[in-house]
Amino acid sequence: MLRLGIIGAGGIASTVLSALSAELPAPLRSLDLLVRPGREVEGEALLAGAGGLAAERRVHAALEPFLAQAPDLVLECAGHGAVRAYAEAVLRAGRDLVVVSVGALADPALHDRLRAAAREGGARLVLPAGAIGGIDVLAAARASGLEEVSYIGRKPPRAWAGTRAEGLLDLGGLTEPATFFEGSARDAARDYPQNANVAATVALAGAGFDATRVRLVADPGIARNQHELVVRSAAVNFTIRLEGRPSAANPKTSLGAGYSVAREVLNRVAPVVL
Ligand SMILES: NC(=O)C1=CN([C@@H]2O[C@H](COP(=O)(O)OP(=O)(O)OC[C@H]3O[C@@H](n4cnc5c(N)ncnc54)[C@H](O)[C@@H]3O)[C@@H](O)[C@H]2O)C=CC1
Ligand SMILES: O=C([O-])CC(=O)C(=O)O
Repeated sequence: MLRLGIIGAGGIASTVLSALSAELPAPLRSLDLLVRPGREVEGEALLAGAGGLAAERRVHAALEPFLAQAPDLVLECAGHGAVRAYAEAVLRAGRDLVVVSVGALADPALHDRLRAAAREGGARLVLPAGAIGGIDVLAAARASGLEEVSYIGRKPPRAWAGTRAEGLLDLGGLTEPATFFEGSARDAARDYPQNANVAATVALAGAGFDATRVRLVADPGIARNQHELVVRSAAVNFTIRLEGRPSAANPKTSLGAGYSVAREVLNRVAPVVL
């Protein structure tokens, strides 16, 4: 029986809990949420709907009491700031950590600190595929030699509201698709922290942050978030395109991201891992 900890109580955390409610073969031993101070009500609301998942459920607004519950697995579902604030301490405490805000690792100093903390804490840092697919093929093909890895993220204009794209485009007045970013996965992940985490995942699985090419597009003609990955390698070439329904709670986020995080939990308890 798993003791599960979740950081954040927004769209992804909510999808994770509903996926686990549907799929977990047995209840959790305990479920602890870490929220920002002052946001306890958000956490309580999320837990209220998760009665069947765990009899023991608690909301915390500080890391220490959260870690004192000794979670077997912690899921970061909160954003780059939460990775910077908590990930190192979680790993040093020996707690396995799934980080969904993968773009935070575009900062090489933070990435190095987390690798060291995982090693020293005897814990694992797990990076889920999130909203993208094909990560398994890309990561496997890396050993054969990669020739090209590129990612295109296309989302409806409202998904780019509140980001740098707002200063580059008239998001409300677009009548056709507009590319507003072309560059490295490192710059994409840093400049679009709520929208380009998958670019970081692609980079880490494949050619690295600087050699992975990224294009970001606001497209008024689509209703779903589109993710296109193009890979050419000595072993295998592929192109994959996903159309993700946006999360009801957060149009920047594709619903599939939360299901991918839930899968990391299910694989911890399943007798067969897939
Ligand atoms: N890898 C992937 O495919 C994807 C990754 N993401 C990442 O996941 C993050 C969360 O996405 P959503 O759930 O859709 O966002 P959301 O905005 O719906 O929820 C974020 C939650 O985290 C909480 N939070 C923020 N900072 C916190 C902190 N320091 N400590 C504790 N709680 C904190 C907020 O109060 C809120 O409850 C995004 O910001 C992004 O970094 C999002 C989409 C896809
Ligand atoms: O959920 C998505 O569509 C992808 C996303 O926001 C991200 O990569 O940060």
